[in-house]
Amino acid sequence: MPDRRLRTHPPEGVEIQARALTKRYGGTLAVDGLSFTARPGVVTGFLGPNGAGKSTTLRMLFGLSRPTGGTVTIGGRRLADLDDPARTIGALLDARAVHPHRTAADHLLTFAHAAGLARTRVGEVLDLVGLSGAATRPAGEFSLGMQQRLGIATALLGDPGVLVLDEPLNGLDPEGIRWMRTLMRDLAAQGRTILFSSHLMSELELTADDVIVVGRGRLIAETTLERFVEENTTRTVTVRTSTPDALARALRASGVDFAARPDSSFAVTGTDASTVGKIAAAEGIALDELVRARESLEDVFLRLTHDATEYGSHAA
Ligand SMILES: Nc1ncnc2c1ncn2[C@@H]1O[C@H](COP(=O)(O)OP(=O)(O)OP(=O)(O)O)[C@@H](O)[C@H]1O
Repeated sequence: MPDRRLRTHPPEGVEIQARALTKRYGGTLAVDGLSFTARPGVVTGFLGPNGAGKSTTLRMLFGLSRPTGGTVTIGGRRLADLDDPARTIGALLDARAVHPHRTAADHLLTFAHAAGLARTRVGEVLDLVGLSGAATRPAGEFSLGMQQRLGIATALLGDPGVLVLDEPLNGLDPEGIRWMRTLMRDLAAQGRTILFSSHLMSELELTADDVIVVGRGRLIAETTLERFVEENTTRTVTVRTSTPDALARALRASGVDFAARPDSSFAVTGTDASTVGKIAAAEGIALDELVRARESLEDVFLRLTHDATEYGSHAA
């Protein structure tokens, strides 16, 4: 059920588009010809290891850093050209960027005033992020999780159709992570565009519909999470027997790819469990274990971004 503190008819989300976006810091290409689109109505995860260029990309989106080349736009327009930026796009870039002695309510009032928004929004967004009880406490006393909630409240002040969150799950406890995930999904379900960055694949798995994966400032993948998993994870069959030499001979003779593991099991790739079982049965080999597994997304991500790092260092 939609949350009544958000509008019943929230503003339409619009696309965030990066086109050949590039940022050079001296000899470092922090963002290297990056192009992607984040769509309305879905949660898009912006994923890359530390130093991949995520924050730099988001800073360029908000006009906090000037691109060396290319563009990044919101609904086809640069942030500076938006008629009503606070009602179009909200940001959580650095949750710790609060005045430590200012109360949460005052912090929000300052933003609401600067953006020409109604004071009543302050109470609404505090309520929405579960901080009503801490409204009069100085933000400097807040835990990281509370600071993240205050940051989200700030981003939601203008009830924007586009929300961009830099590492929103960082430092949150499991309850906070669940809350943030649900909020992102609810906001996307209302038709908003939600783009959030993370350096952990595991954070995307339960949250994102679409993924934009970057390494060394370059695009590695831009697809749905489902397709990303389907196209990039390899299926492995683990097989164990008390006669490993015989099984190794049988597998080799059948031409399947396999590797011996230190625990004396075999990891077979490129075929299914039933085929492995039949190969063993044909040779009369008794199996102690036959398990199908998928490579974890975290492993896929590390492999893909490692390759990008290697490529980057060769190209440099
Ligand atoms: N102001 C700056 N001056 C010089 N180099 C910078 C600056 N900001 C970022 N960089 C460099 O640009 C690259 C990309 O950094 P960026 O912070 O955008 O990555 P990130 O993907 O957000 O990583 P993290 O997850 O660590 O925040 C890094 O090599 C970083 O050292």
